Amino acid sequence: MGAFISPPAPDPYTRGFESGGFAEQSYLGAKAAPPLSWGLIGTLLIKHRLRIAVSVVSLLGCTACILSMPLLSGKFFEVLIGKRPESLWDVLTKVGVLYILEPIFTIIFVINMNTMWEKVMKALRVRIFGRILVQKVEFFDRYKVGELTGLLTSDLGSLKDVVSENISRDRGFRAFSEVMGTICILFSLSIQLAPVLGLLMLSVSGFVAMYKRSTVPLFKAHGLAQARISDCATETFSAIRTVRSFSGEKRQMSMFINQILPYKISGMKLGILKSANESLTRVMVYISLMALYCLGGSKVKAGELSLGTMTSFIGYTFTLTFAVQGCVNTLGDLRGTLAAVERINSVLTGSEIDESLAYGLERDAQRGSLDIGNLGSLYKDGEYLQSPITHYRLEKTTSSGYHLAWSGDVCLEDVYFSYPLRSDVDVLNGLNLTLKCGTITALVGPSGAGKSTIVQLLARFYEPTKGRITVGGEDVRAFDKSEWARAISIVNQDPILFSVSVGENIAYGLPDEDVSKEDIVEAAKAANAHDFIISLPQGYDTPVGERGGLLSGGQRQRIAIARALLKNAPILILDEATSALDAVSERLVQGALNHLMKGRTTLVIAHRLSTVQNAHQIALCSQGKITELGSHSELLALKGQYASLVDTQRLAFE
Ligand SMILES: Nc1ncnc2c1ncn2[C@@H]1O[C@H](COP(=O)(O)OP(=O)(O)OP(=O)(O)O)[C@@H](O)[C@H]1O
Repeated sequence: MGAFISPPAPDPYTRGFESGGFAEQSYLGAKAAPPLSWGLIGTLLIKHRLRIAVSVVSLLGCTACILSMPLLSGKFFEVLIGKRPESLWDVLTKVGVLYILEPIFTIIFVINMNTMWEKVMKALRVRIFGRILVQKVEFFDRYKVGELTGLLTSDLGSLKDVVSENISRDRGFRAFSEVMGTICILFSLSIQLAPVLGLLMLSVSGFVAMYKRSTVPLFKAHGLAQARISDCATETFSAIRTVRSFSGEKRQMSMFINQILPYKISGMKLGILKSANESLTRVMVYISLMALYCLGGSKVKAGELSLGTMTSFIGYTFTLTFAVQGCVNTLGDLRGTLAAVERINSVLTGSEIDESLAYGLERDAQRGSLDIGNLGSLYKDGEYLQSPITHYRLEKTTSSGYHLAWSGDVCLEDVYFSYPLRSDVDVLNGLNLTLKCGTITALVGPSGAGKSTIVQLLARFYEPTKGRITVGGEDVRAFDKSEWARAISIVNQDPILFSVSVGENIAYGLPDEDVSKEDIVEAAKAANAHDFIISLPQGYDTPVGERGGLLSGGQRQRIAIARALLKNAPILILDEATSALDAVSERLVQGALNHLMKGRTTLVIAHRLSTVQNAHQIALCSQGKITELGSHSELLALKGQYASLVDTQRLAFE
């Protein structure tokens, strides 16, 4: 055929092709490495060296200020009672300077840490979203949408919070540095009194740790109840029309109440445990203070300890209590974060990424046409994804950018297929079918015969278990998926629109290009959509609502056709494209479709056989095979399954 030329050597994304090499290559999916690793987080953090240095200095600054305060309070009292020769104003000036410096250091620390972590989190979010986006389609069969969005929102949220919620006073690094600093100061001030506060520190940390441990199952139950409430609300609101039509409000209400009951109970139990923890901590603080008053007081009286030191100790009691509580709380947060990271990794590690698709995205990111920030690689730590398969350079032959091969016949050659989640059920069993270039092939057959499955294979949502699909004599796997997506347009019964404007939905036909308003209008006119679009309140700028819900079925369909016209792909698949429409809409849509089909290799799936009689060839699919093939009159003459289907429909009509 001569459509392909050899790749030039310098392109790192292009490798030589060895004929027939598909079976041996890792193309069908490599087990993906964990998307989140401490190595990756470290690499992202290192990029902010200056911020880290500034954060460390400001952390030391604010800790020094905090720890100096009780010392100065002690001095202040000694000056007051005349035990120190220093002037009162000198001490007050020092206190004032600390009061000014501490908030300044705090602002610098919090802003730096927060900015740095938000940047790291942005990169991680892009990576996780990118990783989900390139999963094989069966991954989306396996997981619910809510579970996947949960990875990006609550699980990554937990990773974000472990820093952003722990940079305040009494948490995280600050709490840890305050604990360490306080211990050093206490032992240098009084070897006898320090153990009293040491004991306080141990008991407070013990109580908080016990509280954290005992509340783990309760927190889990609370989280689960919250997820159920959210599921119940989402399901109710997204199916609100069905709820209304069955007068199901009472049932949904009682379902919701049933879900919030466990949430309320676990919330109340958590409240009781929290108050017990707070009270016990207070009791420990009071016991320590009493011990300090008794022991320290007697030492002050005996002249063994200065009043200032005693006052400082009392101040450190509170500093230490809050800081220890903060440290243990941070450790608890860290445990929750580790669980969230593990959850993300467990969902995305065992799964198979669609390497052909991932490779295309990675290539665009490296070439700068996809902005992924400073992430380096979307999919691997430290190295770039290599092309999983031989990648062709294709000679373009038309001004519209078609590859020569795309203007050849499309053949399904001895195709076998089972869905990955039901691998024991053979859906296609050695199916052979040729879609002749530039002609219309209709695919008919009983429900469940495998017609939509053929569409999914042609779209390369799944790969055949055995056999191959070729275009112009070349295996479709020669094209990476984003390249193949340009070759094929699918219009189905219920096209999905995005919740943007009508114009933007049409422009989605060419998502990587700046589409002019004229091109959008031209496509809309050809799709019989222009007239209704300009009668909308904001014309082409009218929002279509969630999934296009603000438009009628026929209007959605014509926008989808305009989108496909703009895309101008050489291969077209119409999967029951007009079956949900009334007679008037169907006529409008059919007119648009006739325009769309002109000159393209088209596969039409239809249950209503009257709509496919004029196809160049009709293929009857039964039990995963093509059992009859020919024109309408040829198949009628055959008096086989097609003829009896036609009879059945005619009888039903009469
Ligand atoms: N994602 C999936 N996972 C597992 N099995 C599936 C999946 N989609 C379809 N199937 C099964 O594959 C078989 C063929 O389904 P397919 O949708 O291709 O039939 P069809 O001929 O298009 O039917 P209809 O005319 O009713 O749309 C059916 O038994 C169906 O249950």
